[in-house]
Amino acid sequence: MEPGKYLQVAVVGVGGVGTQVVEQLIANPIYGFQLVALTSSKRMLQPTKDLCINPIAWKDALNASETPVDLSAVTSTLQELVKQGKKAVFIDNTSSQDVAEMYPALLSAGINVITPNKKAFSGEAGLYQAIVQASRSGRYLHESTVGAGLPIISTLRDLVETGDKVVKIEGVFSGTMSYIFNNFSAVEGSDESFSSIVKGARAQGYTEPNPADDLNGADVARKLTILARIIPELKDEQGNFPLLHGYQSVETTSLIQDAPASAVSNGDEFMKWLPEQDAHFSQMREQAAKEGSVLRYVGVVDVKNKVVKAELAKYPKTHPFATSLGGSDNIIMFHTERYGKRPLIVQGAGAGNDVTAMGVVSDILKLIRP
Ligand SMILES: NC(=O)C1=CN([C@@H]2O[C@H](COP(=O)(O)OP(=O)(O)OC[C@H]3O[C@@H](n4cnc5c(N)ncnc54)[C@H](OP(=O)(O)O)[C@@H]3O)[C@@H](O)[C@H]2O)C=CC1
Ligand SMILES: N[C@@H](CC=O)C(=O)O
Ligand code: NA
Repeated sequence: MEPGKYLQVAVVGVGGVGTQVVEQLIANPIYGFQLVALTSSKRMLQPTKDLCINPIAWKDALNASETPVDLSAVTSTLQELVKQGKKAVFIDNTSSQDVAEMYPALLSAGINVITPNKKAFSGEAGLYQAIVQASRSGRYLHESTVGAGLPIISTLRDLVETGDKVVKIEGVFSGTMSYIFNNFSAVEGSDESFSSIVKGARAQGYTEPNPADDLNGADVARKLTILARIIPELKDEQGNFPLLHGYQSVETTSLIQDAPASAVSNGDEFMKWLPEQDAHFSQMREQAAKEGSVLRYVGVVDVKNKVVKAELAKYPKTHPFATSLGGSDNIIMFHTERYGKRPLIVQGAGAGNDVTAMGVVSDILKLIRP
């Protein structure tokens, strides 16, 4: 029997990343799978009627579907398949908190969960602890929540689970912030406006659905929380996780403190408001250039000093964060006992639909490889 021949896949959310996930599965059917549910936020292909969806025409079929989305029906279908002895996976490609809150029940029912959605792993500790507890029955894999397809979570787990001790993790964790500052505060100079570069990041699929969630630092704070929770030395004496209130406990510099509520809650409104900030950002760029520096948005999990923070900092034009990054690159440096003087470094595109989907699909392969 081919491994994974009976992997039953439900895909929830087929926006930028989700569409690529489905396309990559279809294009590379090496292990075999069956699509048993596909949903947007409004409609779905009904699992009972369309069990084993035709992969070729899935988008047209979903757009034409008159079945309103019903995630409890999706769960029941997967649960039934698990009872029949099949392996099932719920892939959450949304950024929804409500969907994230379904994970403990899904895992307890023996359904595996794979997702690039950071909400469940970076919010209040209660949900995260419930997920860890429930993972005795089903597995959860979330490689794309940090560094998109780059092997960040798997690398950290490998370090920790082979007994290495993490001293500090630092780097550029946001594809959007990287793209923005690589272009806005380039070593060779730039005069493009801040808002026009943010528009470019959004058009290329790097930003969160609302770019405000990138520019307020929350996306980086979420990623730092996700990593911090994997490091045993950051647990307290009772074995509890630090950052009880998740990303909101992280010391974070927001770049948009003055944004009106309408812009914070709506991506299009945010983009309309942003040009008002161009002069302020240009001033910061000029000041950094006068000092022979560039601006970069960085994150640190300092295990030794128990500090987790996300901030905008100035770096000399010769620093690797200034010279070696391009596009939406992330660079993540693991300083550990074993990798003492020379850190283990992972670098590459840290945002984009295709690379994020690759992280999701590689998690699926981890589930089904022999
Ligand atoms: N883009 C990137 O580079 C990266 C993204 N991620 C994460 O990947 C996830 C997806 O991002 P992206 O594809 O860019 O986002 P999009 O906004 O393009 O897509 C989100 C999808 O989720 C659907 N959806 C939203 N809420 C629900 C719900 N309650 N139930 C069912 N479906 C729902 C939307 O439906 P509808 O189309 O009807 O609105 C849409 O299909 C996010 O969590 C993001 O943080 C992680 C790493 C990198
Ligand atoms: N908006 C995020 C997407 C990946 O997590 C980013 O820019 O890094
Ligand atoms: Na990753």
